[in-house]
Amino acid sequence: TGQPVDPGYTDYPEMIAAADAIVAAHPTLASKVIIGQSFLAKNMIAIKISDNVATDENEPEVLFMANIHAREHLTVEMALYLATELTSQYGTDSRITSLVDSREIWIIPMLNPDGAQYDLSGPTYKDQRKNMQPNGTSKIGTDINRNFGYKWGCCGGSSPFKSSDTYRGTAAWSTPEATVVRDWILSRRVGGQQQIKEAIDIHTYGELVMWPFGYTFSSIVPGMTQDQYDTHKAIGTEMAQSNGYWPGQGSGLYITSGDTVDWMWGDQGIFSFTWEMYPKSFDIVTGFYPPASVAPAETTRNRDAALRFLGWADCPFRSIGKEN
Ligand SMILES: CC(C)C[C@H](NS(N)(=O)=O)C(=O)O
Ligand SMILES: [Ca+2]
Ligand SMILES: [Ca+2]
Ligand SMILES: [Zn+2]
Repeated sequence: TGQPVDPGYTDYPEMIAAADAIVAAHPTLASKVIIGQSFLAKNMIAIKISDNVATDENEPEVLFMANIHAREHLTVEMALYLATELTSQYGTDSRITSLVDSREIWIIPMLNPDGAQYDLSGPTYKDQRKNMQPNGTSKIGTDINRNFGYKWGCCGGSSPFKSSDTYRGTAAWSTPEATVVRDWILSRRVGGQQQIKEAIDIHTYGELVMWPFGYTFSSIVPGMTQDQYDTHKAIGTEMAQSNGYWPGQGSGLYITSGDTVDWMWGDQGIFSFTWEMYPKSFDIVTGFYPPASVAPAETTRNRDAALRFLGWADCPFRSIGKEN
């Protein structure tokens, strides 16, 4: 896009250093887990936050993931803000203390480290969305958010064309990054039960809170009962009321297939949401590249929504007055 790269955004080495600093400052509350490697062999990490963090306790688990799309750099700041706030405010803020004591919170700050580094590598941004797997065209990469295996390639929700920004890959799971996330989420199954109860996949931009399914305009389909849909809608709407985003089913924006939330809900039963952060969708001038100086305002804007989200993790159906 020709815009100069803002050094205020966190790149891959800075993200690793930030994670290490959080763990060093709060060794009983935070730990760093290497969940796998990207196409270019960068370690992909998750920060675990909980009391007795070295022990896998029987507490509901919640996942926040960011930067699956390389150019969406504000999402890395959001992820690191959450990790910092949930550890630094422990023992001070009673709401945070009780949530960290009763949940195991996982934060993956950079799902597409290769793409992010490429986008930040020159004097100007590269407008890179996809990962860095060569595909024979000048538009390198596969869209990791079209490469998951739930209804992969279905319904016009992704592109078969390699140069497309929504290129779905040669097959489901053809990207190392999607496979790493899948295998790590599957590793959170204990005794046949998925321990992760809720997840948010953080994107920019548009100021939206969205829930499954993305592959269809229909709300109630096999894999989504009325209660399950109503629960997604209740939690999504509450978050939107808190941060001023617009709530809706993912397909309301456009049809997407093979994305993270359809797989996390459809395959693993994790109540899953997409956040599209600042700016609003019509602000195409700022678009994917607002100045990094908006990060403090646009990350703290989501503090309450994140805490409300964490509050439902023991029983999401409580949000519609029902039990699990
Ligand atoms: C998560 C879906 C519903 C929207 C997302 N929009 S983005 N962040 O790529 O512009 C996307 O196209 O993957
Ligand atoms: Ca714990
Ligand atoms: Ca656990
Ligand atoms: Zn995105």
